[in-house]
Amino acid sequence: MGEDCAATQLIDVNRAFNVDGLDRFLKAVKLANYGLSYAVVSIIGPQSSGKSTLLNHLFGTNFREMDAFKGRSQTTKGIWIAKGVGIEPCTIILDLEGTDARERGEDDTAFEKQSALFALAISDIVLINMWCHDIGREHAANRPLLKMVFQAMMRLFSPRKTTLLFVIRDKTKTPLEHLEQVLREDIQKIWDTVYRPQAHKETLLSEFFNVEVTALASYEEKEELFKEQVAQLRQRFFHSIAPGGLAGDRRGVVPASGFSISVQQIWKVIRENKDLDLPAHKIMVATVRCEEIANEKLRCLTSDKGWLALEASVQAGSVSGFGRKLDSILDAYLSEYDMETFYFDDGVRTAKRLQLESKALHLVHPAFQAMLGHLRSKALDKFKNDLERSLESRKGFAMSVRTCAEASLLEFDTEFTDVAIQHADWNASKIREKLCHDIEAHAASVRGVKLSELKASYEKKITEALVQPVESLFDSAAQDIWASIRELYRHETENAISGYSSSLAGFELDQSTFDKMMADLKNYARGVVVRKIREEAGKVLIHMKDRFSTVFSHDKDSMPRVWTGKEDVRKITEEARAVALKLLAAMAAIRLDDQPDKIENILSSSLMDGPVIKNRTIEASRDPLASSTWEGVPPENTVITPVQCKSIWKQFKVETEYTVSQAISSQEAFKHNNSWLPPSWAIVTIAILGFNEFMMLLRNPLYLAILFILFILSRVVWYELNIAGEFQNGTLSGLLAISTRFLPSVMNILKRVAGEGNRHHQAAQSSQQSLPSTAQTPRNLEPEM
Ligand SMILES: Nc1nc2c(ncn2[C@@H]2O[C@H](COP(=O)(O)OP(=O)(O)OP(=O)(O)O)[C@@H](O)[C@H]2O)c(=O)[nH]1
Repeated sequence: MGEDCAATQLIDVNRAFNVDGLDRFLKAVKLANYGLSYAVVSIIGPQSSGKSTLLNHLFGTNFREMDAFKGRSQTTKGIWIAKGVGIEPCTIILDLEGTDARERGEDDTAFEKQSALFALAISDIVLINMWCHDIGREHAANRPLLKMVFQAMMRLFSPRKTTLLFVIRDKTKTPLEHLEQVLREDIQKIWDTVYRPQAHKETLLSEFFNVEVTALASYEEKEELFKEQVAQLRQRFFHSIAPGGLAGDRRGVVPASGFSISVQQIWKVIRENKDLDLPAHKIMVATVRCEEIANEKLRCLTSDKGWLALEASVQAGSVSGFGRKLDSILDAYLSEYDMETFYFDDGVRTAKRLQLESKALHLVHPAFQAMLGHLRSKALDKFKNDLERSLESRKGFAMSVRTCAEASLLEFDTEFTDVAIQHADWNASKIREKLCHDIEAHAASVRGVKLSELKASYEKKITEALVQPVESLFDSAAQDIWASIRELYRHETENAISGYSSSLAGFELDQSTFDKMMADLKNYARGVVVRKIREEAGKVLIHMKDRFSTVFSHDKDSMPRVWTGKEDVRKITEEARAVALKLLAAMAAIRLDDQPDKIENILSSSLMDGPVIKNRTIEASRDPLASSTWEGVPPENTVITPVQCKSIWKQFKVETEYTVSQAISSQEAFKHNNSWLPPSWAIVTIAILGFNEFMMLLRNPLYLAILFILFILSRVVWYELNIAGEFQNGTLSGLLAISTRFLPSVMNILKRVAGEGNRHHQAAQSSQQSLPSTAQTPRNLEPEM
């Protein structure tokens, strides 16, 4: 027939199950491909009753047959398995060791029972081989055999309905109908005498067995007829599992892929002499096989090239169509699982499918998470870029954050649909929450930076607006410095607050934060003023001296004062000191709050009225400046303490005394320089002692003329040499300058006098010729002088 039956020993004489042999057999006959479309046929019967011979002729197998010339002895040992050749559907044949074997004796009875139970448990059709002459005989070999079969059937929990095909060998001339009737009666008798559990006391034989009877001629005596009858019988095995076919109800059938585990487990249970619960067994087989198949699919998925490539791509970056690709891979393996477990128990296969799906999802979940991570990063980057652009276009911060966040989350949601898989209801809520948190954190960070920049900008503006003006106010001689400072502070602060408030509008800050920021800026502005005042207060002595110097050295028209002796130095000094004291009082405390104080009065009364000298005898405790606080001025507003004022004033006076003394000296020097007359006593002495000489000059006009000429000359020289000017630079330098210029100047005067004389002479001559002469007066010389 060209097809190999692949006969293999399934269970050896030691009752060991040949697992490897069975697997090889199943692979050889490709049983796994048949699903439920296969049948199992086994044969039991007395030893050497021609069982192997019948199977070989019936199914084209090659089970060992006893050599007819060696006599009847045991040939088949244990249980053998083969595939029926040329039979549709695939039919598995089991050849069992013969019963009632003389070689084994009574001890082997147990194996007979076990093998019979095994055959009943796994077979759709059980051939019961029996000699024709044993029918109706009280002590025939088939009686204990049948009893054993029925008892075994009782041990099958919820047994399947099995076809028992009685094959009567060496048929005699007795008609088959008669043989069958006798056989059926025998079977019924045996069934009635078999012990049955209470649940099956009333159960009919037909509920457990589908009994069929056939008879064959003797193979040894009528071989041709035997073969002809076997060929007819073979036809009954075609499509045996179809409805109405020879096979039983097939309730216990397991899918072909579970055949191996099924028969192994059944044999194990039988060997352990336990009752065989076929439904539970089916579940067990389904469980084992579905799990095996699921594990196999998971293993294949783990090493699937498509999956590995997808996983690697996801690690490197975002993958387009991730969900679709992953679904496709999972679908492929789950579909294979569904196909391979199709014939197993629905409950089991569904449960195992869920497990497979769960494990597969567990395997791919990290990749899914990685994809969500990419989406999260991408959406966050988009938010950052969008926000930056939005802020560059000067849109409101809060509005920009809202718009950009919505756009980013929308992109995340949209792209998530590309990542989501149908096999799991994985959602991105947690990652989305994290994304929202990221967005909020970034927005908060940018808001912090922007607010800091804004704050710094307004602080800078307010600093520029206050520092220089406050400094100049202290330099100026304003009447009320603090009124000016307060006005400046109020005006600039209001300006800054207004601008700051407008700039903050876009941030949509809550009221308390907004109020705090406004208050902070106000405090900053106040701090700027306070710091500047404290800085200026550090230089208060310089300022006071400058102010003193300004007032002392300039008159009311701000012209530099020339000490001519007419000025009241004392009064001017007091005025200048009063101005310096006023400045000291101004710098002594911060007066931004416009609270009145008595600092200026205290300083004025304590320092200007000379208390240092007057109160030397008064106790220190009564000195209003012997304190570190000003009355009515809080410590934080105190810049220069009373005791510091006292010390500064003392130093100020010391350092300005020189200026006053210089002024007094200048006055005296001026007076001295502008006094031409000798002292009165000298004039009286000269008048008394020089009376005679004076009278002589008056009596002689020549002397008087000479004196007059000398006086004129000395006046000319005086102005020519600018003697008064030269001596203003000092006596020594005046003498030196005059000594070097005296002779050239005198020569110059003489030359000019001579030149004038010539011109007058020439003019007189020409006028005598043309015009009446005009007298030249000496007054013409005066402008030259
Ligand atoms: N009388 C008679 N002998 C047969 C028939 N068929 C086979 N034999 C002979 O019976 C002997 C045993 O044949 P097997 O086929 O080996 O019998 P078996 O039942 O498989 O033997 P075991 O497996 O050892 O129990 C052989 O010598 C066969 O020639 C038959 O129809 N009638």
